[in-house]
Amino acid sequence: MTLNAKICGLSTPETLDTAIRGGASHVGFVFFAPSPRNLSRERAQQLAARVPNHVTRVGVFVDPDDALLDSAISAGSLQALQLHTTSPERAAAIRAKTKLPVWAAVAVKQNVDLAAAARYQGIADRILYDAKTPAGATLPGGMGVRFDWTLLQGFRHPLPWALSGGLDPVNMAEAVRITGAELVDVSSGVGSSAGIKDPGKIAAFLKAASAL
Ligand SMILES: O=C(O)c1ccccc1NCC(=O)[C@H](O)[C@H](O)COP(=O)(O)O
Repeated sequence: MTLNAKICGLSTPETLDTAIRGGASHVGFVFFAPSPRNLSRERAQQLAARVPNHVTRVGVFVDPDDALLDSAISAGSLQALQLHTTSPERAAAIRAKTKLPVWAAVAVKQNVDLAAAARYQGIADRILYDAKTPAGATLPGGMGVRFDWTLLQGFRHPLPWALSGGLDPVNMAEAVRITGAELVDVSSGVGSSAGIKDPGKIAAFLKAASAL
């Protein structure tokens, strides 16, 4: 099996280059103002120009409006849209308008949460199973929270999918063994403090992924 890896929340040329050199299949750029990883148009343009064609640029959004999408897609030369807290109806409209693949983030804490994935069938191109962040948290993702991976065992996935939420260079192999994920996504687990990524941890995560 080839395990693909997305490094999310990249915001500097150095950490982006580390992800690309390490073999990331996808890189994630955050467009959500309250996030410490939020990118300006200028920074998104600067980063996007460094990404080779074989690495997919994914924009990360929280129920975005059209103006934000238009601006971010052009600045970040985005090739896929990861949508958090976005209804299936809105996700369908975004996909129809942008013609870009849509990843629907499904926030998971307990078994019943998985049912949300089916609501994106025929709408999203991929489900991103992510951990539900605590009530009142400012961000719906990128907080290093993990969920019980055994919930995905035996689950009939309605769409291609990726595993996210609290992964790091050490626990990722176990998460893959338990869930059978073929694409993993990480942000906090390769960071050193809020908004700052650690090149050493990015390299370690990607090395661990390439060993599986
Ligand atoms: O990173 C953010 O600031 C962010 C803000 C709003 C929505 C999503 C966000 N990040 C998504 C991710 O970084 C990951 O796709 C995912 O949530 C896993 O993050 P982590 O648990 O920190 O590895």
